[in-house]
Amino acid sequence: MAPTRDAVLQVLSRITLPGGGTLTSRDMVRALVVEGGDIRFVLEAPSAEEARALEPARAAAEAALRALPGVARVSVVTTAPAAPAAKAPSLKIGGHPTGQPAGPQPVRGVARILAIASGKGGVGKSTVSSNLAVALARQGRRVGLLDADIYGPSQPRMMGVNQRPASPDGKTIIPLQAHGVTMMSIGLMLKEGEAVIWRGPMLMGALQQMLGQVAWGELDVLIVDLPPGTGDVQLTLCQRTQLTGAIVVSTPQDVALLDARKALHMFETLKTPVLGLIENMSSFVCPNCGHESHIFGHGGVRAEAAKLGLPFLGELPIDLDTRLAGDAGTPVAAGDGPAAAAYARLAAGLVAGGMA
Ligand SMILES: Nc1ncnc2c1ncn2[C@@H]1O[C@H](COP(=O)(O)OP(=O)(O)OP(=O)(O)O)[C@@H](O)[C@H]1O
Repeated sequence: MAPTRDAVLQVLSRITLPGGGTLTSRDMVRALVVEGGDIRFVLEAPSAEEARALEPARAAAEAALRALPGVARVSVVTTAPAAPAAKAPSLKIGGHPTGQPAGPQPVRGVARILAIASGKGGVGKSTVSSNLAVALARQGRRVGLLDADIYGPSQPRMMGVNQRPASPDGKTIIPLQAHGVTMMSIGLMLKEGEAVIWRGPMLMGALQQMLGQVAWGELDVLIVDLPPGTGDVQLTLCQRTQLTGAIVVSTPQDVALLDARKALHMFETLKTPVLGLIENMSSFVCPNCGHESHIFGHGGVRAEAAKLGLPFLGELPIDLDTRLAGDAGTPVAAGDGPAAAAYARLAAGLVAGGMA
């Protein structure tokens, strides 16, 4: 029988690190995927030096996981933030990223950039990003959507696109159009099922290309769907790109809020304004009897926003149509139901606040 995610985490919680703590207690495991007998994850070290020191722990983790019953393959990759002088490689498509500019830079033609973040994976950050993009486009805004979730790009599926973007001159990348939104994803440059195992400098190069070499055109707002957590992509984006601000998505339960606080702390450290918090999977209304239940609790994100003095932007229910629409490639916000109305309200609030 294949191992469960919990069994994998339990093994990782026993792997000790130089300087004390374990892989899990020091929060180093990223992008953990447990699929059948296949286990993949990334170990994120704070520096290249610490990444090297992690090698024995990485090897021990690999060996311990391989020893679990039902495990066929284990792939563990260590990453560290880029050294400042590191040269960013070119993606296969397009030209070469230019040198690293000093401070945060604007993106040509783009009036506002919103980063959609979450502390924890699976809280619906990509769902919120695509639906918000579509809802804003329906309100007449010129909207771009950049899927920067390098470890698990899901926007091609959610927006229903799968063509590889063209690059007629080998430098400029032509983005795709879907549901009124101009979009680009790292996932469109990879073969299906191909895992992205990139180190810091490569991530920086890919992000730089997607922001600088994609022909976004004139946009009122570019929505950037970040990977979960607080890693290289977030750091690079905040330090190199002039962001209007970040929006943090969380589910209401305590464990998700705990991680959301880490993301908020990161933005504070990086001096990126947090424009507000969104509660996803807030409530569930039974389609048969109309009874409302709060599967992950309710109101936790609103309370957290109030505590931190941050705007609460809105709550989105758990809704089967939202998931089905995302899986089918037409975001629910493109339709007419209650979820579409909730996204329309969210979008209108951002437009009214000058954020989109
Ligand atoms: N409000 C909702 N109601 C029902 N299903 C939802 C809702 N929000 C998200 N989902 C579903 O939950 C799953 C995870 O959502 P999503 O991929 O958007 O999360 P994420 O935070 O971007 O995850 P990650 O970044 O870890 O990939 C998807 O199958 C999505 O369709």
